[in-house]
Amino acid sequence: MKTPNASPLYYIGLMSGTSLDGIDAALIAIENDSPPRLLATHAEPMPDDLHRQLLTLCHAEQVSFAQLAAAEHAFCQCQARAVQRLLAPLSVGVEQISAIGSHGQTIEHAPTGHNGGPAYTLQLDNPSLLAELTGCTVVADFRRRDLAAGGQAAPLAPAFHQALFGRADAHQLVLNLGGFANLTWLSSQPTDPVIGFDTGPANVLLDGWFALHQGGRFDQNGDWAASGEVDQALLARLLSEPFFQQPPPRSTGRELFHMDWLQKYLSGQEAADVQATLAELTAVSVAQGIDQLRINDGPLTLITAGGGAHNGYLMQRLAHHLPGATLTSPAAYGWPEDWIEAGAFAWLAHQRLNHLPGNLPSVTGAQGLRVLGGIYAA
Ligand SMILES: Nc1ncnc2c1ncn2[C@@H]1O[C@H](COP(=O)(O)OP(=O)(O)OP(=O)(O)O)[C@@H](O)[C@H]1O
Ligand SMILES: CC(=O)N[C@H]1[C@@H]2OC[C@@H](O2)[C@@H](O)[C@@H]1O[C@H](C)C(=O)O
Repeated sequence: MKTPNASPLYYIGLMSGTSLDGIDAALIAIENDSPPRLLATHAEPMPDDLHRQLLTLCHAEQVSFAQLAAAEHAFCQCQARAVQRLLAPLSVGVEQISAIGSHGQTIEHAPTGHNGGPAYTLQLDNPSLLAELTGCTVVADFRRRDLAAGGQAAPLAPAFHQALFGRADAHQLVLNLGGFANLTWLSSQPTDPVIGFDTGPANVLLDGWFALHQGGRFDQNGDWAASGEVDQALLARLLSEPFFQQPPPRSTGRELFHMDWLQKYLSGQEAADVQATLAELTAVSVAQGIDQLRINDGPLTLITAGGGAHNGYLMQRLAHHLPGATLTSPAAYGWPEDWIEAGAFAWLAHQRLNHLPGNLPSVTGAQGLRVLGGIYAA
């Protein structure tokens, strides 16, 4: 029999996703066998300077060590600010935090290698400095063990989706609309494997195109996209990218889907029409991903999370391509859409401290379950 925890264990998750919009910090509580609870959140905006530095690194042909170190240092200070501002209004002190789970900033993700080279996934992070700055134990480097075991190292959130949303009386389908989009299928049959994979780009291209033509970080509510018209010929060309046909396991990133990738398909379209077409690309590729799952089991409920859930136009297009499906917010489970990924890395830190696996081989394709991440003691 398991000894129940005398009191909840507190963890902080820090996630800075591929959209580079800021650092999400989530304080969670883990108690006995109940699903993790979200206690408090803070979104630390990414200073413009750091945003620029990181974007440059993501697309740089050549990078100096000094550039890397400067970005890593500024990123880590931003993380420490996020932790301090998360805890400031609370009665929970750093000494009560079991660990911070730090995802780091993905700079490049090449899970099948590049030009015949070894597989790699690169997250900028300095967990040693973060432990010094916060006084907390930090768990970091979650992806590379899965990669070393032959996996894609992404997506990792499906295991947390299972802990949060898995239930015996209904199947669940979870969609994250971040910089990239990923799906998780949780069957009500506990023996069925969890399925999860990246469906393709979501906000990454929408944000990039918006910044280029309208200035600013993102297209509020998708209003600019809604003012354009979908160019079906362009959409078909974008969808011809082989990634969209790949069977799982699959994951992707900015190294494939970037502004130059988009530019090579353009032929003088109106800028707003391109934005509408990019939103359509996300909606269609998610619908195709759901098709790949071959769920023939009654009406579909899709738990929709990530920043893209705030894009009214994108959600409308998604609903259009998924007739009969109900799009629902994870808030019904106590987890508003913006906090699942940060929560996932807090939970992964708990898994690490307790020597429990963090990956799902059925999702990433790894050779087996693995304990993920390294510990940087306080
Ligand atoms: N009100 C809104 N209207 C339109 N888009 C929005 C809105 N709020 C957020 N977004 C979009 O969501 C993005 C941030 O989403 P999120 O924080 O889920 O991404 P992420 O965590 O960086 O991504 P990933 O899951 O790929 O790691 C913003 O860059 C923006 O494109
Ligand atoms: C390499 C990397 O950082 N991938 C991210 C990205 O953002 C969404 C999607 O692509 C997903 O695969 C992953 O993030 C989440 C947190 C995951 O691992 O589940």
